[in-house]
Formats: sequence, C-alpha cells, structure tokens
Amino acid sequence: MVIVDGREEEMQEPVGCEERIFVSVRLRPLTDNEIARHDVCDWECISDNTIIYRKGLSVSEKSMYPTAYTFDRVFSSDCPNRQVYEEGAKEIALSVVRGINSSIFAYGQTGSGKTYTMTAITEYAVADIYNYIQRHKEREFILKFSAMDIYNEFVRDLLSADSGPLRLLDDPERGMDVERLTEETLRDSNHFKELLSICEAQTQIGETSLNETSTRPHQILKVTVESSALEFLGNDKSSTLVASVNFVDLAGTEGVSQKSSAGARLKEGCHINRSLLALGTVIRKLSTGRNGQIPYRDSKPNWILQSSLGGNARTAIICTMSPARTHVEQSRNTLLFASCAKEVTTKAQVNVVMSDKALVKQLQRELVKLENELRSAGTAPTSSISDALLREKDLEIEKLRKEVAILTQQRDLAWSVVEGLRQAADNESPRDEKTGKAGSDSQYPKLRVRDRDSMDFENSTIVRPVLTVGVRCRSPSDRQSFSSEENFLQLPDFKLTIPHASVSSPQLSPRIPVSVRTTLLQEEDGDENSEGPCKEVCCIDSKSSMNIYPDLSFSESCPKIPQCNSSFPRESSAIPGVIEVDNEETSKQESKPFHLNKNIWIEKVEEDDSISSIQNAEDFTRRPSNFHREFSPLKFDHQREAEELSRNESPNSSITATVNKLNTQRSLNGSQSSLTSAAGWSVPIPENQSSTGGSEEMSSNLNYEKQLADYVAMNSLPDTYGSSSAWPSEFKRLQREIIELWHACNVSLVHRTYFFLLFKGDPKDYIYTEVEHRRLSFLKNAFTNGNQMVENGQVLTYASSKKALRRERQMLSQRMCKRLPQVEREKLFLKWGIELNAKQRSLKLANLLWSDCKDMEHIAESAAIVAKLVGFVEPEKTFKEMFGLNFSPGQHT
Ligand SMILES: Nc1ncnc2c1ncn2[C@@H]1O[C@H](COP(=O)(O)OP(=O)(O)OP(=O)(O)O)[C@@H](O)[C@H]1O
Repeated sequence: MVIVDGREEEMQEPVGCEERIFVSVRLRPLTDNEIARHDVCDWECISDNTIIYRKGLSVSEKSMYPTAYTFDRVFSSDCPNRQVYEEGAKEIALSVVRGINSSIFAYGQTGSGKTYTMTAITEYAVADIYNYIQRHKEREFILKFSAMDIYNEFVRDLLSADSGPLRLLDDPERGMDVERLTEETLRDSNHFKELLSICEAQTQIGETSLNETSTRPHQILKVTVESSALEFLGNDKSSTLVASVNFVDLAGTEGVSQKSSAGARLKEGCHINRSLLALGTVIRKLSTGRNGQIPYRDSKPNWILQSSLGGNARTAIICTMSPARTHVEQSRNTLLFASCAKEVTTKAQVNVVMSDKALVKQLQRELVKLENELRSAGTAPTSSISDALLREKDLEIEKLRKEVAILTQQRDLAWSVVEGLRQAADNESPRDEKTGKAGSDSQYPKLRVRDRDSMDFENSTIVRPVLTVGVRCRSPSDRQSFSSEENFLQLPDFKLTIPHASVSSPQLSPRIPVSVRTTLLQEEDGDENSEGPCKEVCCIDSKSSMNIYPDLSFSESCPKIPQCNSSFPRESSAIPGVIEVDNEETSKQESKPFHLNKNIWIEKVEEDDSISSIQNAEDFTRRPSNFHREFSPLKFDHQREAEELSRNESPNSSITATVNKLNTQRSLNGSQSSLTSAAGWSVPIPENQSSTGGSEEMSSNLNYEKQLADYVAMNSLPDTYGSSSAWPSEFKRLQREIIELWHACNVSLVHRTYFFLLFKGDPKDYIYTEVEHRRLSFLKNAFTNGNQMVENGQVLTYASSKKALRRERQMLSQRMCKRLPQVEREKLFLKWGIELNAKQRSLKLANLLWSDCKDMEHIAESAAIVAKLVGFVEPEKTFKEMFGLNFSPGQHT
C-alpha cells in the first residue's frame, strides 16, 4: 500500500525493492521466403518457460551451447499478439498509471518480428491506459506522447519533420533529457493513432536480405501519464503522479551473412551492431553485479534508456527470434542476450510530484523536527548522538587542516621556484652583442659548434649524425687540455647554453646518439679575447658518442641574450640534461635521423651553480630551476612524413617541426619569454620588451597560460593520484571529454592518435591528461566566442582549424594508397561501410576517421589506422613530453 493524495492506493508492483527485468522470448513462424528455401524449424517451446534446440547438439557444440533455455515466458510461433502483450508486457506497461516508469523492449535479429510485436503491444497498452482512465473517474489524467528514433547515433524527433538531430542533456533533476523533443498532449486514443501514423511515415525503412520493410533506426515511443486526485486538486494535500512508459523497438541485429548488404545499408548495419553491442555490454555488466562503471554513455540508446536498464523503472524485454535453421547463430546470440538480461535488476519507485502547498507543509514539518532535535542536543550535550557528531566534526576539521597545510606547502614551493627563476633571469650575465661571449670569464675554453651546416641533418639519410664541436683555444695549456678525445670526454662539469632552446626530461625522451668530432681550432690572430677566424689544428673523431635528446630545438637568433639554459653535471649522467657520453656499441640500435641546426654554446658550470646540488633525477620538484621544457618535435618512424604533415598545417600535427618555428618566431618577436616552474613546465610570461603585448588576443593567451601554470603548480601530484582508486574512472571521464573536445576544436587527427595511444590511464599521466583537457576547453571556449588564437604565428580560427583538418584528412587519404596494401584497404572499406567501387574511397574513409567521438571502439580503430598511416608503431618509444606542458594555447595539443 502507498499513500497518495491522502488516500491509500493499492500497488501490485514491487515498489522500492529490486526486481528482475521480465524477459520473454517469442518465436515467429517461418516466413514465406524461409519456407520457399526449404528451411526447417529448429526451435520449439516445450513449456511456458522453456525453449529448446530440437536438432540436437554435436559433441563439440555441447560444450559451447545449452540445448534448453528458460525464461520468464516463452511464446511459440502460433501465439497471438494479444497473448504476448497480456503475459509478457501488460503488467509492467500499466505500472505507468500508478506513477512508476516502465519500458518494454523488443530485441532480436532483423526480420525476427520486433516491429510486428511492438506495434501491437503499444496499441494494446495505450488502449488499456485509456480503459484505466475510464474506470478511475476520481482522478484527473493527462497523457503526453513523444517519439524519437536513433539512426546512426543521431537522435531524431518523429513528431517534427524538420527538427534535425537532437542533443541529449543531463538534467540534474529530470535525469537524461532530449533537447527540443516534441511532446504532444493526447486528446484521446484517436489522436494517439494519428500521431502514430505520423511517426510511421517518418520512420526510416530499408530492405535487408531478411526483411523487405526493415526498421533501420532504434525507435522509442514514450507515453507520459500524469494523474492527480480530483478530491484534493488545488489544496495542500494534492500531489501528482508522473511516470512514462517507453515502447522500444530496437534495430535488428545482423549476422555476418547479412553483411552482404553494401553501401548505406552496410554502414547502418555497422552502427546498429555497434550500438547493440554497447547495449549488450551494459546488460552483461549489469547482470554480473554493478561493479565498476556501466558504460551507458557509449551509445545513445543506452544513454536514453539508462533508467530502464538497471535504474528506477520496471522493464520487460521481449526477444524475438526466427525458428529457421539458417539463423541458428543469430538465434543463439539473442538467447544469450536474453539470458544476461534476466539477471539485471531494477528498483522501481513511485514518482510523486507534490503541489507547492504540500511541499511547503512537508518542509515545515521537517524544520520543526530538526529544531526539536537541535534543542534536545543542546540540553543533553553528553548524549551519545551529539558526542558522535562532535567526533565526526573534529575529524573533518583535522582533515581540512591537513589539506590546508599541504596546499600552503605547495603554494610556498611554487612561489620559491618562481622567485628563484626570477633571480636566475636577473643574474644572467648579458653577452657581448658582437662576440656572443659570456660576461663572466671562464677558466675553461669555450666549446663551440663550429659548423652550422654540419649539424643540419634535415635531409640527411645518415644513420648517425656527427656533431662537430670546435674547441677554440686561447692558450697553449687549453690546447694541451683538449688535444685528445680522452680529454674532451673528461671535461669537467660544464653547462650547455642553448639560446631559446627547449629541453625535455631524459626519463621520458629517448636519446639520440651522435658521434662527436672534436676539432681543435686555433685563433688565427692569437688574440685570446677575440672570436676571429680560426684554423683547424687537429680533428678527433670520437669512438664514443654523445646522446642528445631529440627534443632540443633551436632558434634562428644569435645567442646574444640566452633565454634559457640547461645545465648538467658531468658526473651524473642520469640527471636531466642534454648531453651525456655513451658507449657507441650500446647505442647503435637507437640511431635515428636527427635535426639539429643552430648554434650551441658549451661552457663550464659556475661553482655556485644550483645544479650541482641536484642529485635525484626522479625528483620533479628538485629539477634545476632553469630547466626548461617545451613541446618537443614528434618523432614518427618516418620523420620526413611527419614533417610533410606538419607542413600541411594540419593543426597539431604541427607538434612536429612547426613548434621550433613557433619558438623561433616568438624569440624573434621578443614578445614573450619563458619562466620555468619547478616541475619543469614552461610558463611564458610577458616581457618588458614585449612588442605585441598590447593585443587583446595575446593578453587572453597569456592570461590563460598563467591560469594554467597556476593550476599545474597546485595540482601536479601524480604520485598522489597514483595511489588513488578514483583515477581510472576519472581518466576515462577526462579521456571521453578530451575526445569530444578534439572533435569540437578540429584538432589534428595525428595529434589525437598520438595522445590516445600514449596516454592510457597511467596515474603518472594525470597532468598531461588534465592539461590537455584544460587547454582544449580553453580553445573551445575561444572558438565558441568567436575569438582568434595564434598558432605557429598564424591566426587560428574555428574555420581555419576546420580547413586544416580537411587538408589533413586529404593527406591521410593519399597515404592510404601508399601505406596500405590493396587487400588491407579493401577490408577497411568494407568494415567502414564504403563500397568497393565507390569514388574517392580513401577520402571517404579518411573523413570517417575520428568522426564519432562517442564510440570508443570507433576511436580505437581510427587511432590504429592513423597510426599505421603515419608510421607510429611503437608507443613505448615515443616520449610523452611531445605533449609538452607548454601552455601556449596556440599549440592546442
Ligand atoms: N509472430 C509472427 N507471426 C506472423 N508473422 C510475423 C511474426 N513476427 C514477424 N512476422 C512477420 O515477419 C516479417 C518481419 O517482421 P518485423 O518487420 O516485425 O521484423 P523486425 O524484427 O522488426 O525486423 P527489422 O529489425 O529488420 O525491422 C514481417 O513480415 C512480419 O509480418
């Protein structure tokens, strides 16, 4: 019994407790086509609950399939619709008049009788609802009707011919809601029939090999019933029962044999199968208990029907199947689905909407109750309840105190780093404009890369690049010191100064071995202080090699005022740095083409350089304060191709060479300089000499960068996250949102692919994922507000990003012919619903890649294809820092 509107309502339904989904199976008769083919019936309903496979199983099949299946109800092929309704759906459908949500689903193979069954059930149920209304004159009823279908993941309004695709919204109060869905108030049952015929006219019908009039979309008809007792209408006892019943005719599952259909039908088939697979996954997960997250959002039907699948609704599923031998495989799949579904439970509740007056009264009652409780707590402070409450509050306060302490510590740390950086920048001794020499006199000779050209390996096919280091000698003793390779390799601690360069952490980036040619140069004029012409005294080819991290990038400008330094102590090669000496033999296999094309200055580290105190490369917070990390070039297996893509200006494939270009332009503009946080993230800040600092766009970019930097400084706690059990689900959420943002911002497919394949939920990747998310949100916001961004020195708008993405897709389509053998291409075309004789097949496929941001299977497949096309085969060899924490929104990675 439930009290509604001040009276007792009799409820047959189990309310508030768990109830299993009611699952029935309906066998249809053989169709004319099946009979003409001399197909035979292999299935038989031997009782009201059991269906068996008559043919008998072979020995090998016995271990795989049961012979008999039991459900709440099975209907043989001669059962009329009325009986199916009465015994398989009526009770649950009519719960709606008592304020309980309900859903009736039809699931089964294409052509198995879903529409045949659901059409009848819907009509019978609505007729019964009107009968109920007739019999309950004491209540006022309002019936509303809406209808939608989901076709290739687009939701359509069946009552409005020109509504376009509808969005799904998460309403905190109403739950999932379909935006702008038409809801008609029903006048009577004839009006309902009229509306049904409108829906029918709109429904997409197609011909499949099994059904000439196959309903291709998933169709959901929804009847909402609101009722209030007339007796209490308008007074403070009145309340309204509101509930909906969904009649769901799912699209038919298709087996491999039906895949002979081609073109649009095949594409539909793929979508249908994918969404039914997602439904199956939800049902399977729900049937095995509710451990972990249920992927309701993986497909739109799941999302829309979430409350019917394990939520606050009563649910009946009617699984329809053909008895024909030719469809045995599909029939077994249907029965498997039905078996899982019968394990799923829901928890139905009566939905009562109270009148405002009733609500106020109830709240007043609650208030009085709380006040009484408080009063009694005040008079009896020693009561056990208040003691427990106090203890709880104390614990909470203690916890908050600890959090505040940690946050304060982090803030202080961040400030001290910023302060240190500022000082480092202030203390930087300016170089002489003419000579480029360091201001302080070094007791060691300056090592200089002598020949720019020898370091330009852009078009080189050599396996191991040679870095020629010229040693400029200023005194005979210097010459002595560096006249042998051994001596060169035993250089004391020294510092590598790279103007406007960026360096990344060695833990994450692979190193590139570079053979060293040390060339001893002698000043021609003998003037120790000048940098005049030199003559080569001797040249030593190193047997060993230096490892250079490939994400070094160099600016065009001369090293007059170094923008950042990177230092490393000779003793500790594991410490973040740039160069270390390695045995040639061990590093042979790592050889890769390498780009290095500007000046490098090497000089001795000052005694008091803070770097000497750094011992632990793992310790993020103790990295050298002047350690600068930025975007590093993407290293595909095929570097040249990566560049080809980046030259094509596809946004964010530009995380390759274009990054260097950007760095160069920035430094030339002098518009920004970089500060580096303790964690090594570069934070561009406006400089006094900024020439473009006034522009609105730039200031918005900088504002963003600062915000992000602050955010990172306070949130970079990968270790903490590592121990948190919340991270995996948080990662999934972020990943999904990032994918949607990529889609919304037209981000390069290559970029998406790399990110997707590299970041798979390792807690250490927290910060990358978070930064990517923030950066994209910012970008999307900018696009939405019609703002422009700067990327690679070029203005980026939504339109230009779209254009660039189109070009990237064209580029990928061209790759398909080059990269994929014909057989593989054809397989892909078929899989992606593209006819083998269609024009521009490759472009069609390229256009489909990454197009469905809701479908994770689609995303994974797209990533695999793009990876193949760009030669990204070994994620573990790619360094994650290419998604550098460079907060320039221009590089919206
Ligand atoms: N129980 C039944 N008794 C008689 N005929 C049936 C029965 N079930 C289905 N049929 C007939 O089988 C054909 C296919 O049925 P229906 O269109 O309902 O299949 P479906 O499962 O909805 O297919 P699709 O998923 O392709 O839309 C129709 O001609 C229908 O009249």
